[in-house]
Amino acid sequence: MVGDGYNEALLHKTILVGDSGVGKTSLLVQFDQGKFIPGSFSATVGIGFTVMLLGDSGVGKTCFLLQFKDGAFLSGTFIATVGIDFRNKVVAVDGVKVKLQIWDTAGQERFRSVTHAYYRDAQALLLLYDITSKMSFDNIRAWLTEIHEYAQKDVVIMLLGNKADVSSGRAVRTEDGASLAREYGVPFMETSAKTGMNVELAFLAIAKELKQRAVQPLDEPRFQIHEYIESQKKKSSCCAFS
Ligand SMILES: Nc1nc2c(ncn2[C@@H]2O[C@H](COP(=O)(O)OP(=O)(O)OP(=O)(O)O)[C@@H](O)[C@H]2O)c(=O)[nH]1
Repeated sequence: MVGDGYNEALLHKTILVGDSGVGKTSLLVQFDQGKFIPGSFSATVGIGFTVMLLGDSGVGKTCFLLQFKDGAFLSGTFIATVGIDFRNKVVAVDGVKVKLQIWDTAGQERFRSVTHAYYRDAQALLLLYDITSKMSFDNIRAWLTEIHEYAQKDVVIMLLGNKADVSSGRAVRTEDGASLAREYGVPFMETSAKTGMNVELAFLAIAKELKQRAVQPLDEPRFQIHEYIESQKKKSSCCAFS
């Protein structure tokens, strides 16, 4: 987590270079997680991709990232993110490794100018609302306007209705999320950072799409992110809302 006195100049970029198989990814994983992951070697695609988590404060962005990264849920008192924070994760996609650097942004309005500066570096954006908060859903249009203003034109966007584990207190119907996503032509699913529902799938779909864009073999059919998500996603069991 970066404090209030956050300064972009303090962020350094280090690039690992060297022949395939010398251990660049293992070095990064050792630095990031303090462990060595043995096993069969698979090559890395590209230089890695940046994914940003966006959405109102409290929708569950930090929990969503921690669930993906560590398989754990942070329950209890809510501590709002200050500025921006990031985690690395390497995912295996069709026999190759794809590195994701995931930026967790602060949803609070007062940090908006900090996060705007990072939009242009993101190849993918996960835009979250909270299915128990109508306001967080209503604000999605404003988030999309902001995205169109600051992000790259070809950025991959995915809409996620988080906290789908909550059985009472639902304020946004699944169909309303799906219909907003259709209107903007973006893939959609409901997720739960608490149970892990669809969390891995969201990142995996993004990784597959980004990998496909980086290396598109001519003889392979194009990866269809909408179809992939529709075929893989788990539906929440609770959706009774009238
Ligand atoms: N039931 C349930 N609670 C969740 C879920 N995800 C997050 N929460 C809770 O929602 C609150 C906010 O979660 P955070 O992940 O900190 O929210 P955030 O979007 O990162 O908020 P900012 O950092 O302010 O932008 C916490 O109390 C979490 O425990 C979920 O999937 N289900």
